[in-house]
Order: sequence, then structure tokens, then C-alpha cells
Amino acid sequence: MKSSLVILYHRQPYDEVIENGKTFYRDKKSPNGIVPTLRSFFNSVDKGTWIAWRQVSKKEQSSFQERVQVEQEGSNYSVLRIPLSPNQVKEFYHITSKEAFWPILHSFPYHFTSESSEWENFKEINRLFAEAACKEAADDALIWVHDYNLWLAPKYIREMKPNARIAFFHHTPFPSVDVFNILPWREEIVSSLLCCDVVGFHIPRYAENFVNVTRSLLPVEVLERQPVQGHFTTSGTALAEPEMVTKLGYNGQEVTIDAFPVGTNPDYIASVLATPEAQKKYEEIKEELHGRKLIIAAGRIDYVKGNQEMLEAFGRLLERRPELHGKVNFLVSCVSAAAGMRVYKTTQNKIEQLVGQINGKFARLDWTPIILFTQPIPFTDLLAYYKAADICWTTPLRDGLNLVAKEYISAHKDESGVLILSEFVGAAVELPQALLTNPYSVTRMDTAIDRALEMPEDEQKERIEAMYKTVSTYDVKYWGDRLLKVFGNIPTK
Ligand SMILES: Nc1ncnc2c1ncn2[C@@H]1O[C@H](COP(=O)(O)OP(=O)(O)O)[C@@H](O)[C@H]1O
Ligand SMILES: O=P(O)(O)OC[C@@H](CO)O[C@H]1O[C@H](CO)[C@@H](O)[C@H](O)[C@H]1O
Repeated sequence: MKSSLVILYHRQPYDEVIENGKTFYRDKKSPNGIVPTLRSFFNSVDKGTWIAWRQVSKKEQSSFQERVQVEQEGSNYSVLRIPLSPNQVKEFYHITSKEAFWPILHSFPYHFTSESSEWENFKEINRLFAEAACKEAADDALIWVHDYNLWLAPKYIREMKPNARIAFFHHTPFPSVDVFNILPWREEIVSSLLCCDVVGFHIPRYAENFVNVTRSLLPVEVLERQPVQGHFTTSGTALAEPEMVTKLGYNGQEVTIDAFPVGTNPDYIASVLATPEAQKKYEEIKEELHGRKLIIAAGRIDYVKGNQEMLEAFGRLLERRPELHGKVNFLVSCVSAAAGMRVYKTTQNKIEQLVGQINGKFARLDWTPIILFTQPIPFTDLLAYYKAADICWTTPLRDGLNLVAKEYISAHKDESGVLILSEFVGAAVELPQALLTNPYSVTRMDTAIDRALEMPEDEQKERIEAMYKTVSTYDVKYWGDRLLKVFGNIPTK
């Protein structure tokens, strides 16, 4: 049966685990903000298909099962898997996506290398995704493509299905025009995105950057420009934007440009925290702290996440304020998102070296300042750590949005807590009540952690309350509905 909603995202929505020869589909362990978002989204639609890749070795080919039916958390959808060889995956994701696109998307041009990239392989995999989508989609279906790994899918879909309804959501930052245009394949990428009916970004700044790139390369027409609406900060912080282009014309296609940041699910977070398991974990954490303050930083191992700068700031804090010795713990949960990422090895080594240096310098028999977790934390436990943490320190150098920040706020509803947030993450223009800081500045980082440690309880509660109102209004359902409204007639539950 054809599907009314076809989602294309390169990862599968679960971890495949083989036990005693049987395959089980378990919740994903490694950090990734898109998978839980899209899984929540599927809870509100009736049927649908998620197209992803799955690595299939030669000996697995004969038994490979293309389609998996997912029935969990009240949702019922199928996952259509595109079989890729280990080499195709390596070239598509670990190298081309992570060593060429990723540094440019996050404005690290000196990390960029295209020599090892396989553009033809990238094109072929995008074409396979497009072919699968066109086969799966009903004539009036919404085909929603996610993130940079599938930049070329819209072009192929438009060629195969001229009347298809195509949307694209860009989960990472979209950099300024002089950074993006470093990519040798820039024209092909933006002309593919201009085949969409809607191209969505987290925040207006990314949307404006995209429009500037299209105008620098192609004869696009600006059809509509509007003042930035809604809850976004429009000036006074690094990623603020007062107005944005909302409609472009190119090659006979009218393209709606929209900014709607991914949300989290505060009610679900509250329900998990209310379970006996979460409450038990929370009590254990508080007991092990013996009254010490807890700072948490959670996320993936990635140079864009700024863990090195945060650890260096924490080291300066202990140097500057000996009265804090024995009084504060810094829990750094820094997980490798996937195996085979050679770009992140250097970052992981640096983090481990810094943790060792700082602990070696300041630890006592009864106090180890930094606790480093390099394994994924089960979501229930992670929420308990958020709840127990007095401060959440989230200062990436760049980050598309950063759902960790929104999850921490959700876990602190009606309570005190402090969020230190980088100005260079998408969420910063949604959450002006966070302690916004510039992770590129030593002084600003030091000031931020000092202020966080000294913030009066009532001020903490006031800020958390205001931020909770934002994350609970602009939650993951709001995000999904925003697009469904544009396309109408997608059967929802
Ligand atoms: N140590 C960890 N173990 C398991 N999940 C984690 C860990 N740290 C973060 N996460 C989860 O990973 C996701 C990270 O999303 P986000 O902050 O948007 O960054 P990104 O999508 O770039 O990884 C969040 O949903 C968070 O719950
Ligand atoms: O598969 P990856 O590691 O390339 O994906 C990175 C992606 C999913 O983890 O992260 C982006 O999407 C998140 C959800 O929109 C966003 O919060 C995050 O900032 C982005 O890095």
C-alpha cells in the first residue's frame, strides 16, 4: 500500500541487536537529536514510511529483510532499508558527510577536506533514496527529506515524480555564504534544495544564509521577505536576525523558506522522571554527591561541541577558586556517535587528556572533580542526571539547535537550575533567559560559570519558568504540525 507520508533520514530509528540468531530492534543508544524527534513525529501520523540505509555485507545479502514494521509508543510505520556495502557507508557518511560537509556546515573551513570525498558515491546513494521514496509514496503524499546527508534527494525526486510534494528540513547550521561556497559541489546542492516546495531550518539566521548562497550562485527571485515572527530574539545576540526571506522563485518552482526549530517532548520527559526507576536513579545520584554541586555537560564527541573549551574553563575555575575544591563535581558525558569516525579521534584524545590533567592536579582521595562518561547513558538515567544537576553547561562552538538544552529545562520544570548556553547554537535565539556566553572567549566563559554558581535561587526559578514556557509551547508536536499544516491532508491520529 502506498504511503501518505514518506520520511527520508539516513539513520534507522532503532539499533538492530542480534541475540541467539534473532534480530531485535532496540531504542537507539548513541546520542542523536533527529531520531527521537522523528520517532515522536511518527506518533502523531497514521501510517507512514521511514527510508534509511542499512549496512549489508556480502554474506548478509541473501537474508537481508528490506522492510521492518515498527509498532511502538503508539506509532505504526514501516522502515524501508536501502542496503549499502561497508565501503559505500564509509564513503557516504564517515568521509564525505563528516570530513567534507560537516566542517563547512559548522564553519570550520580548516577542518574541510574534499580530496577523500566520493561525490559520485554520494550522488548514487541519494538517487537510491529518491527512487525508494517515489516507489513508496502515494501521488498526494508528503515526501519529507532530512538533513545534509540527503541534499540531492529532492532533485532526483522532482525528476522522477514532477508533481510530488517535497519538503526538506536542515538539522545542522547553514553557514554564511563565503563559507558554504567553499564546497566544490555548491551549485548542485542548492539547485537540488530549490526543487522543494518547502525548505525548513531551525532559525531565521540559517534560512537567510541559505538564501544568500542561492542568490550568490543562481538567478533566484526573492518573492517575499518578512520581519521575523514568533519567539525568536531578533537582535543583540550572535545568531539573531530581524527579518527573513520566506519565498523564492527559481526555475518555475516557488520555494517556501521557513524557520521552525526542532522541539523536545516535555510531557514525555516529565512522565519518565515520574517513574520509580528515574526517581531511584535520582536519589542515588543525590546520595553519591554528598551535598556537592553538580554541573552536567552531555553530548557527542565532536570538535563542534566545544568540550575542550569547557574543560579548560573548568580547570581555570578550580585554579581561581580553591574554595570550590571538594564542593563541586563536573559530569561530562561525551559519547562517540558512531564507530568509524576518524575525524573525532583527535577530539576524544584531547578530552581524555584534559580530564586526566585536571583531575590529576586537583583530585583528593575523597573528591574527583570531573567524572567522564564515554558510554551512552540510558535516557531515563540521563534525565535523572539532568534533574540532579544544578547547572547544565552547553557551550558548543556551533550546533544546529541543541536538544540537550531543551531537555534540561524540561527536567527542571518548577525547580531551580541554571543553563549556560553558547550563543552559537540555534536554541540561543529561543532562550534569552539562559546564561548566554561566547565559547570562543576565555573571559566570557569564566564569567558565565562564576555567575551560574552564584545565581540566587529565585532568579534561577524565574529563568527556568520562562524557558519552560518556550520549550513546552514550541515542542516537537508544534514542530511537526508546522509542516503538516502547510501540506494539509496528511492523515494524523
Ligand atoms: N551521553 C549521552 N548518552 C545518550 N544520549 C545522549 C547523551 N548525551 C546526549 N544524548 C542525547 O542525544 C541527543 C543530542 O541531541 P542534540 O543536543 O540536538 O545534539 P546532536 O543532535 O548534534 O547530537 C539528545 O536527545 C540527548 O538526549
Ligand atoms: O548523523 P549525524 O551525527 O550527522 O547527525 C547530527 C544531527 C543528529 O544528531 O544533529 C543535528 O540535529 C539535531 C536535531 O535537529 C540538532 O539539535 C543538532 O544541533 C544537529 O547537530
